[in-house]
Amino acid sequence: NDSVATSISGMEMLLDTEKKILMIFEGYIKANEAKIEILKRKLEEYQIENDRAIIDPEKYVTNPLSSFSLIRRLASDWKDLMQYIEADAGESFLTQLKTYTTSSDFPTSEDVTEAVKGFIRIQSTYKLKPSDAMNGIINGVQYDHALHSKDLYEMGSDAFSQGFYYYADEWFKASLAKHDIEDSEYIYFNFNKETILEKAIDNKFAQKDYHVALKYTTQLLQHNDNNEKGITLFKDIEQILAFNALRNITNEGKVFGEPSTDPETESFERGCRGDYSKIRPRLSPEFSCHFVTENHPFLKIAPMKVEVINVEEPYMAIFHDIVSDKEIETLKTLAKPQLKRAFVYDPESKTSIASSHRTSKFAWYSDTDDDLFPILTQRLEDMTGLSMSTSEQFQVMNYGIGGHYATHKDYFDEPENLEGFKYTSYKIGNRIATMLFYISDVEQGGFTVFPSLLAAVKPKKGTCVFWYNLKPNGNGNPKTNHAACPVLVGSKWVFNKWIRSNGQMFAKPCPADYQ
Ligand SMILES: O=C(O)CCC(=O)C(=O)O
Ligand SMILES: [Fe+2]
Repeated sequence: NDSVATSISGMEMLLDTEKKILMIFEGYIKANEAKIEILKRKLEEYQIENDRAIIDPEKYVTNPLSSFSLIRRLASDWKDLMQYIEADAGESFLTQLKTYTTSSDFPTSEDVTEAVKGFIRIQSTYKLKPSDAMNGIINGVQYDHALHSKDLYEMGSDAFSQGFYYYADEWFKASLAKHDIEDSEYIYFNFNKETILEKAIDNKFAQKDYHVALKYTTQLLQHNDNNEKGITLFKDIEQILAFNALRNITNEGKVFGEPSTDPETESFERGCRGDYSKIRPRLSPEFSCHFVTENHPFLKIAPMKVEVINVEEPYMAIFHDIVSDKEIETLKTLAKPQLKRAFVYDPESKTSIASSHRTSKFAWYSDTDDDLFPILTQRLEDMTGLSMSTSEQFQVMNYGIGGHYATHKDYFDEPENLEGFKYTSYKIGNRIATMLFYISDVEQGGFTVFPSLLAAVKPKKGTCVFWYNLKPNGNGNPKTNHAACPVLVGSKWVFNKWIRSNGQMFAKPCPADYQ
Protein backbone atom coordinates (compact mmCIF):
# COMPACT_ATOMS: atom_id res chain seq x y z
CA ASN A 1 0.00 0.00 0.00
CA ASP A 2 1.71 3.22 -1.07
CA SER A 3 -0.78 5.65 0.45
CA VAL A 4 -4.04 6.11 -1.46
CA ALA A 5 -4.29 9.67 -0.21
CA THR A 6 -1.14 10.78 -2.05
CA SER A 7 -2.95 10.98 -5.38
CA ILE A 8 -6.48 11.79 -6.49
CA SER A 9 -6.27 9.08 -9.11
CA GLY A 10 -5.88 6.50 -6.33
CA MET A 11 -8.76 7.98 -4.38
CA GLU A 12 -11.23 7.64 -7.25
CA MET A 13 -10.90 3.87 -7.03
CA LEU A 14 -11.95 4.03 -3.39
CA LEU A 15 -15.46 5.05 -4.39
CA ASP A 16 -15.74 1.88 -6.49
CA THR A 17 -14.45 -0.16 -3.59
CA GLU A 18 -16.99 1.47 -1.30
CA LYS A 19 -19.79 0.77 -3.78
CA LYS A 20 -18.82 -2.91 -3.91
CA ILE A 21 -18.64 -3.38 -0.17
CA LEU A 22 -21.99 -1.60 0.23
CA MET A 23 -23.55 -4.15 -2.13
CA ILE A 24 -22.11 -7.00 -0.06
CA PHE A 25 -23.26 -5.30 3.12
CA GLU A 26 -26.75 -5.07 1.65
CA GLY A 27 -26.59 -8.78 0.81
CA TYR A 28 -25.66 -9.49 4.42
CA ILE A 29 -28.58 -7.44 5.70
CA LYS A 30 -31.06 -9.07 3.29
CA ALA A 31 -29.93 -12.53 4.39
CA ASN A 32 -30.47 -11.51 8.01
CA GLU A 33 -33.82 -9.95 7.24
CA ALA A 34 -34.95 -13.21 5.62
CA LYS A 35 -33.85 -15.05 8.73
CA ILE A 36 -35.77 -12.66 10.97
CA GLU A 37 -38.85 -13.12 8.76
CA ILE A 38 -38.72 -16.88 9.28
CA LEU A 39 -38.20 -16.43 13.01
CA LYS A 40 -41.18 -14.09 13.17
CA ARG A 41 -43.36 -16.64 11.40
CA LYS A 42 -42.21 -19.34 13.78
CA LEU A 43 -43.05 -17.12 16.74
CA GLU A 44 -46.48 -16.42 15.34
CA GLU A 45 -47.23 -20.12 14.72
CA TYR A 46 -46.31 -21.08 18.27
CA GLN A 47 -48.15 -18.11 19.75
CA ILE A 48 -51.37 -18.99 17.96
CA GLU A 49 -51.16 -22.59 19.13
CA ASN A 50 -50.34 -21.57 22.69
CA ASP A 51 -53.11 -18.93 22.80
CA ARG A 52 -55.66 -21.48 21.72
CA ALA A 53 -54.46 -24.11 24.15
CA ILE A 54 -54.22 -21.87 27.18
CA ILE A 55 -57.92 -21.00 27.07
CA ASP A 56 -58.62 -24.48 28.43
CA PRO A 57 -55.32 -26.11 29.42
CA GLU A 58 -56.89 -29.21 30.86
CA LYS A 59 -58.79 -29.94 27.68
CA TYR A 60 -55.60 -29.46 25.60
CA VAL A 61 -53.37 -31.76 27.61
CA THR A 62 -55.95 -34.47 28.14
CA ASN A 63 -56.42 -34.90 24.43
CA PRO A 64 -53.70 -37.36 23.28
CA LEU A 65 -53.33 -35.63 19.91
CA SER A 66 -52.75 -32.11 21.19
CA SER A 67 -50.66 -33.28 24.14
CA PHE A 68 -48.34 -35.13 21.80
CA SER A 69 -48.11 -32.02 19.67
CA LEU A 70 -47.02 -29.98 22.71
CA ILE A 71 -44.26 -32.41 23.59
CA ARG A 72 -43.09 -32.55 19.99
CA ARG A 73 -42.93 -28.75 19.76
CA LEU A 74 -40.87 -28.35 22.88
CA ALA A 75 -38.62 -31.37 22.68
CA SER A 76 -37.86 -31.53 18.98
CA ASP A 77 -38.68 -28.18 17.31
CA TRP A 78 -36.73 -26.08 19.75
CA LYS A 79 -33.54 -27.98 19.19
CA ASP A 80 -33.74 -27.22 15.48
CA LEU A 81 -34.86 -23.67 16.10
CA MET A 82 -31.92 -22.97 18.41
CA GLN A 83 -29.57 -24.26 15.76
CA TYR A 84 -31.19 -22.00 13.19
CA ILE A 85 -30.96 -18.97 15.49
CA GLU A 86 -27.31 -19.60 16.18
CA ALA A 87 -26.22 -20.13 12.57
CA ASP A 88 -24.96 -16.92 10.85
CA ALA A 89 -27.34 -15.93 8.11
CA GLY A 90 -24.90 -13.92 6.04
CA GLU A 91 -21.72 -15.89 6.51
CA SER A 92 -20.64 -15.81 2.88
CA PHE A 93 -21.20 -12.03 2.79
CA LEU A 94 -19.21 -11.60 5.95
CA THR A 95 -16.33 -13.56 4.43
CA GLN A 96 -16.42 -11.31 1.37
CA LEU A 97 -16.42 -8.20 3.56
CA LYS A 98 -13.40 -9.51 5.43
CA THR A 99 -11.56 -10.12 2.16
CA TYR A 100 -12.21 -6.57 1.00
CA THR A 101 -11.45 -4.75 4.20
CA THR A 102 -8.17 -6.59 4.74
CA SER A 103 -6.92 -6.38 1.16
CA SER A 104 -3.73 -4.41 0.54
CA ASP A 105 -5.40 -1.51 -1.25
CA PHE A 106 -8.04 -0.94 1.42
CA PRO A 107 -7.30 2.28 3.37
CA THR A 108 -5.73 1.88 6.79
CA SER A 109 -4.93 4.16 9.69
CA GLU A 110 -1.66 4.95 7.89
CA ASP A 111 -3.68 6.46 5.07
CA VAL A 112 -5.57 8.57 7.60
CA THR A 113 -2.22 9.72 8.97
CA GLU A 114 -1.04 10.65 5.48
CA ALA A 115 -4.28 12.53 4.79
CA VAL A 116 -3.99 14.38 8.10
CA LYS A 117 -0.43 15.42 7.21
CA GLY A 118 -1.83 16.85 3.98
CA PHE A 119 -4.51 18.70 5.90
CA ILE A 120 -1.99 20.15 8.30
CA ARG A 121 0.05 21.43 5.35
CA ILE A 122 -3.11 23.04 4.02
CA GLN A 123 -3.88 24.45 7.45
CA SER A 124 -0.51 26.11 7.79
CA THR A 125 -0.04 27.17 4.15
CA TYR A 126 -3.48 28.59 3.48
CA LYS A 127 -4.45 29.45 7.07
CA LEU A 128 -7.38 27.11 6.75
CA LYS A 129 -9.54 27.29 9.85
CA PRO A 130 -11.16 24.11 11.19
CA SER A 131 -14.08 26.31 12.23
CA ASP A 132 -14.63 27.05 8.51
CA ALA A 133 -13.88 23.51 7.35
CA MET A 134 -16.53 22.17 9.71
CA ASN A 135 -19.08 24.20 7.76
CA GLY A 136 -17.74 23.25 4.34
CA ILE A 137 -15.90 26.52 3.72
CA ILE A 138 -12.43 26.36 2.13
CA ASN A 139 -10.60 29.62 1.64
CA GLY A 140 -13.85 31.57 1.63
CA VAL A 141 -15.54 29.27 -0.88
CA GLN A 142 -18.62 27.40 0.31
CA TYR A 143 -18.66 23.72 -0.74
CA ASP A 144 -21.54 21.31 -0.32
CA HIS A 145 -19.71 18.93 1.97
CA ALA A 146 -19.26 19.82 5.61
CA LEU A 147 -17.21 17.80 8.08
CA HIS A 148 -18.88 15.69 10.78
CA SER A 149 -17.79 15.93 14.38
CA LYS A 150 -16.28 12.45 13.89
CA ASP A 151 -14.13 13.70 10.96
CA LEU A 152 -12.99 16.66 13.02
CA TYR A 153 -12.23 14.38 15.96
CA GLU A 154 -10.19 11.96 13.81
CA MET A 155 -8.26 14.88 12.37
CA GLY A 156 -7.46 16.12 15.88
CA SER A 157 -6.58 12.66 17.19
CA ASP A 158 -4.16 11.95 14.41
CA ALA A 159 -2.63 15.43 14.58
CA PHE A 160 -2.17 14.81 18.33
CA SER A 161 -0.45 11.45 17.70
CA GLN A 162 1.87 13.15 15.22
CA GLY A 163 2.73 15.83 17.78
CA PHE A 164 0.93 18.69 16.02
CA TYR A 165 -0.69 19.82 19.27
CA TYR A 166 -1.46 23.34 18.14
CA TYR A 167 -3.42 22.14 15.12
CA ALA A 168 -5.06 19.33 17.09
CA ASP A 169 -6.47 21.96 19.50
CA GLU A 170 -8.34 23.65 16.70
CA TRP A 171 -9.76 20.40 15.37
CA PHE A 172 -10.98 19.31 18.81
CA LYS A 173 -12.62 22.69 19.38
CA ALA A 174 -14.40 22.39 16.05
CA SER A 175 -15.37 18.79 16.78
CA LEU A 176 -16.94 19.77 20.10
CA ALA A 177 -18.78 22.69 18.54
CA LYS A 178 -20.06 20.51 15.72
CA HIS A 179 -21.08 17.73 18.09
CA ASP A 180 -23.28 20.15 20.02
CA ILE A 181 -25.24 21.21 16.95
CA GLU A 182 -25.30 17.88 15.15
CA ASP A 183 -28.56 16.01 15.48
CA SER A 184 -27.45 12.42 15.72
CA GLU A 185 -28.42 11.31 12.26
CA TYR A 186 -25.38 9.03 12.23
CA ILE A 187 -24.71 6.04 14.40
CA TYR A 188 -21.08 5.90 15.43
CA PHE A 189 -19.61 3.11 17.49
CA ASN A 190 -17.29 4.07 20.33
CA PHE A 191 -17.69 7.77 19.68
CA ASN A 192 -19.48 10.44 21.65
CA LYS A 193 -18.85 13.77 23.36
CA GLU A 194 -16.78 12.12 26.08
CA THR A 195 -14.47 10.60 23.45
CA ILE A 196 -13.70 14.07 22.08
CA LEU A 197 -13.23 15.68 25.48
CA GLU A 198 -10.89 12.91 26.66
CA LYS A 199 -8.59 13.37 23.66
CA ALA A 200 -8.77 17.15 23.89
CA ILE A 201 -7.58 16.86 27.49
CA ASP A 202 -4.67 14.58 26.49
CA ASN A 203 -3.70 17.16 23.89
CA LYS A 204 -3.76 20.01 26.40
CA PHE A 205 -1.81 17.89 28.86
CA ALA A 206 0.86 17.30 26.23
CA GLN A 207 1.20 21.08 25.92
CA LYS A 208 1.29 21.51 29.70
CA ASP A 209 -1.70 23.82 29.34
CA TYR A 210 -3.26 22.70 32.61
CA HIS A 211 -5.79 25.50 32.89
CA VAL A 212 -7.58 24.55 29.71
CA ALA A 213 -7.08 20.86 30.52
CA LEU A 214 -8.94 21.51 33.75
CA LYS A 215 -11.69 23.34 31.89
CA TYR A 216 -12.23 20.37 29.58
CA THR A 217 -12.08 17.96 32.52
CA THR A 218 -14.79 19.94 34.29
CA GLN A 219 -16.89 19.80 31.13
CA LEU A 220 -16.30 16.05 30.92
CA LEU A 221 -17.48 15.52 34.50
CA GLN A 222 -20.49 17.75 33.97
CA HIS A 223 -21.38 15.54 31.04
CA ASN A 224 -20.82 12.32 32.98
CA ASP A 225 -19.75 12.52 36.61
CA ASN A 226 -18.82 8.82 36.51
CA ASN A 227 -16.19 9.21 33.79
CA GLU A 228 -13.17 7.52 35.37
CA LYS A 229 -10.56 9.31 33.36
CA GLY A 230 -12.19 12.61 34.27
CA ILE A 231 -12.18 11.80 37.98
CA THR A 232 -8.51 10.81 38.02
CA LEU A 233 -7.39 13.70 35.84
CA PHE A 234 -9.31 16.27 37.83
CA LYS A 235 -7.33 15.36 40.95
CA ASP A 236 -4.04 15.20 39.05
CA ILE A 237 -4.48 18.57 37.38
CA GLU A 238 -5.54 20.29 40.60
CA GLN A 239 -2.38 18.94 42.20
CA ILE A 240 -0.17 20.15 39.37
CA LEU A 241 -1.78 23.59 39.42
CA ALA A 242 -1.38 23.86 43.20
CA PHE A 243 2.25 22.79 42.91
CA ASN A 244 2.89 25.30 40.12
CA ALA A 245 1.21 28.07 42.11
CA LEU A 246 3.45 27.26 45.05
CA ARG A 247 6.58 27.54 42.94
CA ASN A 248 5.30 30.54 41.04
CA ILE A 249 5.22 28.72 37.72
CA THR A 250 2.75 30.55 35.57
CA ASN A 251 1.47 29.98 32.07
CA GLU A 252 -0.37 33.28 31.91
CA GLY A 253 -0.58 34.62 28.37
CA LYS A 254 1.48 31.79 26.93
CA VAL A 255 0.60 30.54 23.46
CA PHE A 256 0.75 26.79 23.44
CA GLY A 257 2.57 24.89 20.76
CA GLU A 258 2.17 27.47 18.03
CA PRO A 259 4.17 26.15 15.10
CA SER A 260 7.32 28.12 14.41
CA THR A 261 7.61 29.55 10.95
CA ASP A 262 11.06 30.35 9.65
CA PRO A 263 11.33 33.20 7.11
CA GLU A 264 11.89 30.77 4.25
CA THR A 265 8.72 28.81 4.98
CA GLU A 266 6.83 32.02 5.51
CA SER A 267 7.90 33.33 2.11
CA PHE A 268 7.02 30.06 0.41
CA GLU A 269 3.58 30.07 2.02
CA ARG A 270 2.96 33.66 0.90
CA GLY A 271 3.68 32.56 -2.66
CA CYS A 272 1.22 29.71 -2.35
CA ARG A 273 -1.46 32.11 -1.17
CA GLY A 274 -0.91 34.28 -4.24
CA ASP A 275 0.98 37.12 -2.56
CA TYR A 276 3.99 37.27 -4.92
CA SER A 277 4.47 40.10 -7.38
CA LYS A 278 4.73 37.76 -10.36
CA ILE A 279 1.84 35.38 -10.77
CA ARG A 280 1.69 33.66 -14.13
CA PRO A 281 0.00 32.95 -16.45
CA ARG A 282 -1.21 36.52 -16.38
CA LEU A 283 -4.90 36.62 -15.76
CA SER A 284 -5.51 40.24 -16.71
CA PRO A 285 -7.18 40.97 -20.06
CA GLU A 286 -4.27 43.09 -21.35
CA PHE A 287 -2.05 40.03 -21.16
CA SER A 288 0.19 39.74 -24.13
CA CYS A 289 2.84 37.30 -25.06
CA HIS A 290 5.15 36.95 -27.99
CA PHE A 291 5.28 34.23 -30.59
CA VAL A 292 8.38 32.13 -30.95
CA THR A 293 9.26 31.65 -34.58
CA GLU A 294 12.98 31.03 -34.15
CA ASN A 295 14.76 27.79 -33.33
CA HIS A 296 13.21 25.67 -36.02
CA PRO A 297 11.59 26.16 -39.45
CA PHE A 298 8.55 24.33 -38.12
CA LEU A 299 7.81 27.28 -35.83
CA LYS A 300 7.23 29.59 -38.81
CA ILE A 301 4.21 27.46 -39.61
CA ALA A 302 3.04 26.81 -36.06
CA PRO A 303 4.32 29.64 -33.84
CA MET A 304 4.23 29.21 -30.06
CA LYS A 305 2.74 31.61 -27.53
CA VAL A 306 5.41 32.39 -24.97
CA GLU A 307 5.16 34.50 -21.85
CA VAL A 308 8.53 35.33 -20.32
CA ILE A 309 8.57 35.30 -16.52
CA ASN A 310 12.21 36.10 -15.94
CA VAL A 311 14.51 37.54 -18.59
CA GLU A 312 17.67 37.56 -16.51
CA GLU A 313 19.19 34.45 -15.04
CA PRO A 314 17.51 32.14 -14.55
CA TYR A 315 15.61 32.54 -17.80
CA MET A 316 12.09 31.34 -17.27
CA ALA A 317 9.08 31.28 -19.57
CA ILE A 318 5.60 29.88 -20.00
CA PHE A 319 4.41 28.21 -23.20
CA HIS A 320 0.67 28.39 -23.75
CA ASP A 321 -1.53 25.71 -25.36
CA ILE A 322 1.42 23.44 -25.93
CA VAL A 323 -0.27 20.08 -25.27
CA SER A 324 -3.74 19.27 -26.59
CA ASP A 325 -6.66 17.88 -24.60
CA LYS A 326 -6.45 14.68 -26.62
CA GLU A 327 -2.78 14.21 -25.77
CA ILE A 328 -3.57 14.93 -22.13
CA GLU A 329 -6.28 12.26 -22.12
CA THR A 330 -3.82 9.75 -23.58
CA LEU A 331 -1.25 10.56 -20.90
CA LYS A 332 -3.71 10.24 -18.04
CA THR A 333 -5.25 7.03 -19.33
CA LEU A 334 -1.78 5.56 -19.65
CA ALA A 335 -0.61 6.71 -16.24
CA LYS A 336 -3.68 6.04 -14.09
CA PRO A 337 -3.14 2.29 -13.59
CA GLN A 338 0.64 2.71 -13.28
CA LEU A 339 0.99 5.49 -10.73
CA LYS A 340 3.22 4.70 -7.76
CA ARG A 341 4.20 6.74 -4.74
CA ALA A 342 6.82 9.29 -5.81
CA PHE A 343 10.19 9.32 -4.06
CA VAL A 344 13.15 11.59 -3.53
CA TYR A 345 16.87 10.91 -3.54
CA ASP A 346 18.14 10.44 0.00
CA PRO A 347 21.83 11.39 0.31
CA GLU A 348 22.11 9.48 3.59
CA SER A 349 21.05 6.07 2.37
CA LYS A 350 22.03 6.86 -1.24
CA THR A 351 18.70 5.45 -2.38
CA SER A 352 15.34 6.84 -3.38
CA ILE A 353 12.78 6.89 -0.60
CA ALA A 354 9.15 7.90 -0.05
CA SER A 355 9.12 11.12 1.95
CA SER A 356 6.67 13.61 3.36
CA HIS A 357 8.65 16.23 1.39
CA ARG A 358 7.13 14.93 -1.79
CA THR A 359 3.61 13.57 -1.66
CA SER A 360 2.31 12.58 -5.07
CA LYS A 361 2.22 9.54 -7.30
CA PHE A 362 4.19 9.19 -10.50
CA ALA A 363 5.01 7.03 -13.49
CA TRP A 364 7.98 7.25 -15.89
CA TYR A 365 7.85 6.93 -19.67
CA SER A 366 10.42 6.55 -22.38
CA ASP A 367 9.91 7.31 -26.06
CA THR A 368 9.15 3.68 -26.83
CA ASP A 369 6.25 3.40 -24.37
CA ASP A 370 3.68 5.06 -26.62
CA ASP A 371 3.57 6.79 -30.02
CA LEU A 372 2.80 10.04 -28.23
CA PHE A 373 6.20 10.31 -26.55
CA PRO A 374 8.45 10.73 -29.62
CA ILE A 375 6.01 13.41 -30.80
CA LEU A 376 6.32 15.22 -27.48
CA THR A 377 10.10 14.83 -27.47
CA GLN A 378 10.31 16.48 -30.90
CA ARG A 379 8.07 19.30 -29.68
CA LEU A 380 10.27 19.82 -26.61
CA GLU A 381 13.30 20.21 -28.87
CA ASP A 382 11.42 22.69 -31.05
CA MET A 383 10.35 24.66 -27.99
CA THR A 384 13.78 24.95 -26.42
CA GLY A 385 16.33 24.37 -29.13
CA LEU A 386 17.91 21.91 -26.70
CA SER A 387 18.74 18.33 -27.46
CA MET A 388 16.68 15.66 -25.68
CA SER A 389 19.24 12.95 -26.42
CA THR A 390 20.45 12.90 -22.80
CA SER A 391 17.23 13.99 -21.09
CA GLU A 392 15.55 11.91 -18.41
CA GLN A 393 12.32 10.04 -19.06
CA PHE A 394 8.94 11.73 -19.00
CA GLN A 395 7.61 11.81 -15.47
CA VAL A 396 3.82 11.97 -15.10
CA MET A 397 2.58 13.01 -11.65
CA ASN A 398 -0.72 13.31 -9.83
CA TYR A 399 -1.13 15.07 -6.48
CA GLY A 400 -3.82 14.35 -3.88
CA ILE A 401 -5.37 16.78 -1.39
CA GLY A 402 -2.57 18.50 0.48
CA GLY A 403 -0.11 16.88 -1.94
CA HIS A 404 3.01 18.98 -2.40
CA TYR A 405 6.70 19.01 -3.21
CA ALA A 406 8.68 20.92 -0.59
CA THR A 407 11.24 23.53 -1.67
CA HIS A 408 14.00 21.88 -3.66
CA LYS A 409 16.45 22.34 -6.51
CA ASP A 410 16.15 20.17 -9.58
CA TYR A 411 19.91 20.20 -10.20
CA PHE A 412 22.51 18.29 -8.24
CA ASP A 413 24.64 20.42 -6.03
CA GLU A 414 28.34 19.93 -5.59
CA PRO A 415 29.70 19.19 -3.13
CA GLU A 416 26.52 19.13 -0.99
CA ASN A 417 25.00 16.32 -2.95
CA LEU A 418 28.17 15.00 -4.48
CA GLU A 419 27.08 11.40 -4.22
CA GLY A 420 23.77 12.05 -5.95
CA PHE A 421 25.57 14.02 -8.61
CA LYS A 422 28.18 11.39 -9.28
CA TYR A 423 25.65 8.64 -9.13
CA THR A 424 23.45 9.91 -11.94
CA SER A 425 25.36 12.58 -13.76
CA TYR A 426 28.82 11.57 -14.81
CA LYS A 427 27.65 10.54 -18.28
CA ILE A 428 24.76 12.84 -19.04
CA GLY A 429 25.68 15.89 -17.00
CA ASN A 430 23.60 17.93 -14.60
CA ARG A 431 19.97 18.99 -15.01
CA ILE A 432 20.49 22.07 -17.15
CA ALA A 433 16.77 22.85 -17.54
CA THR A 434 13.32 21.73 -16.40
CA MET A 435 10.15 21.61 -18.45
CA LEU A 436 7.05 21.29 -16.33
CA PHE A 437 3.72 20.71 -18.09
CA TYR A 438 0.37 21.27 -16.42
CA ILE A 439 -2.13 18.77 -17.73
CA SER A 440 -5.00 19.80 -15.48
CA ASP A 441 -6.38 22.95 -13.97
CA VAL A 442 -6.45 23.04 -10.18
CA GLU A 443 -9.51 24.54 -8.52
CA GLN A 444 -7.58 25.90 -5.51
CA GLY A 445 -3.89 25.73 -4.58
CA GLY A 446 -1.13 23.73 -6.26
CA PHE A 447 0.93 26.68 -7.55
CA THR A 448 4.57 26.15 -8.41
CA VAL A 449 6.48 28.85 -6.51
CA PHE A 450 9.99 30.25 -6.89
CA PRO A 451 10.56 32.15 -3.62
CA SER A 452 13.87 33.74 -4.68
CA LEU A 453 12.23 35.24 -7.75
CA LEU A 454 8.92 36.06 -6.05
CA ALA A 455 7.32 34.21 -8.94
CA ALA A 456 4.41 31.79 -8.80
CA VAL A 457 2.89 29.73 -11.60
CA LYS A 458 -0.75 28.80 -11.38
CA PRO A 459 -1.48 25.43 -13.02
CA LYS A 460 -3.29 25.87 -16.31
CA LYS A 461 -4.15 22.87 -18.43
CA GLY A 462 -2.02 22.68 -21.58
CA THR A 463 0.73 25.11 -20.51
CA CYS A 464 4.39 24.46 -19.80
CA VAL A 465 6.84 26.34 -17.62
CA PHE A 466 10.46 26.18 -18.69
CA TRP A 467 13.53 27.33 -16.78
CA TYR A 468 17.28 26.94 -16.77
CA ASN A 469 18.59 25.39 -13.56
CA LEU A 470 22.25 25.99 -14.37
CA LYS A 471 24.16 29.18 -14.92
CA PRO A 472 25.95 29.49 -18.27
CA ASN A 473 29.17 28.33 -16.55
CA GLY A 474 27.48 25.08 -15.61
CA ASN A 475 27.03 25.78 -11.90
CA GLY A 476 23.62 25.40 -10.33
CA ASN A 477 21.60 28.57 -9.86
CA PRO A 478 20.11 28.60 -6.34
CA LYS A 479 17.54 31.17 -7.47
CA THR A 480 15.74 28.29 -9.18
CA ASN A 481 14.73 26.91 -5.78
CA HIS A 482 11.10 25.99 -6.13
CA ALA A 483 8.23 24.09 -4.58
CA ALA A 484 4.84 22.67 -5.46
CA CYS A 485 2.26 24.19 -3.09
CA PRO A 486 -0.22 21.84 -1.44
CA VAL A 487 -3.33 21.20 -3.49
CA LEU A 488 -6.33 22.67 -1.74
CA VAL A 489 -9.23 21.66 -3.97
CA GLY A 490 -8.90 19.58 -7.12
CA SER A 491 -6.63 17.04 -8.77
CA LYS A 492 -3.27 18.31 -10.00
CA TRP A 493 -1.72 16.51 -12.95
CA VAL A 494 1.67 17.47 -14.35
CA PHE A 495 4.42 15.88 -16.34
CA ASN A 496 7.99 16.99 -16.52
CA LYS A 497 11.22 16.51 -18.39
CA TRP A 498 14.58 17.08 -16.80
CA ILE A 499 17.04 18.06 -19.52
CA ARG A 500 20.71 17.15 -19.05
CA SER A 501 23.68 19.34 -19.93
CA ASN A 502 25.83 16.83 -21.79
CA GLY A 503 23.60 16.71 -24.85
CA GLN A 504 23.88 20.42 -25.48
CA MET A 505 27.35 20.88 -27.02
CA PHE A 506 25.85 21.94 -30.35
CA ALA A 507 22.67 23.60 -29.12
CA LYS A 508 24.30 25.54 -26.31
CA PRO A 509 28.10 25.66 -26.49
CA CYS A 510 29.92 26.29 -23.23
CA PRO A 511 30.79 29.89 -22.47
CA ALA A 512 34.40 31.01 -21.96
CA ASP A 513 34.16 30.95 -18.15
CA TYR A 514 33.22 27.28 -18.06
CA GLN A 515 35.57 25.25 -15.90
O1 LIG B 1 4.42 20.01 -9.55
C1 LIG B 1 5.02 21.09 -9.47
O2 LIG B 1 4.43 22.17 -9.45
C2 LIG B 1 6.50 21.09 -9.36
C3 LIG B 1 7.11 19.75 -9.62
C4 LIG B 1 8.59 19.80 -9.49
O3 LIG B 1 9.16 20.70 -8.96
C5 LIG B 1 9.40 18.71 -10.01
O4 LIG B 1 8.83 17.72 -10.47
O5 LIG B 1 10.65 18.82 -9.98
FE1 LIG C 1 11.34 20.48 -9.18
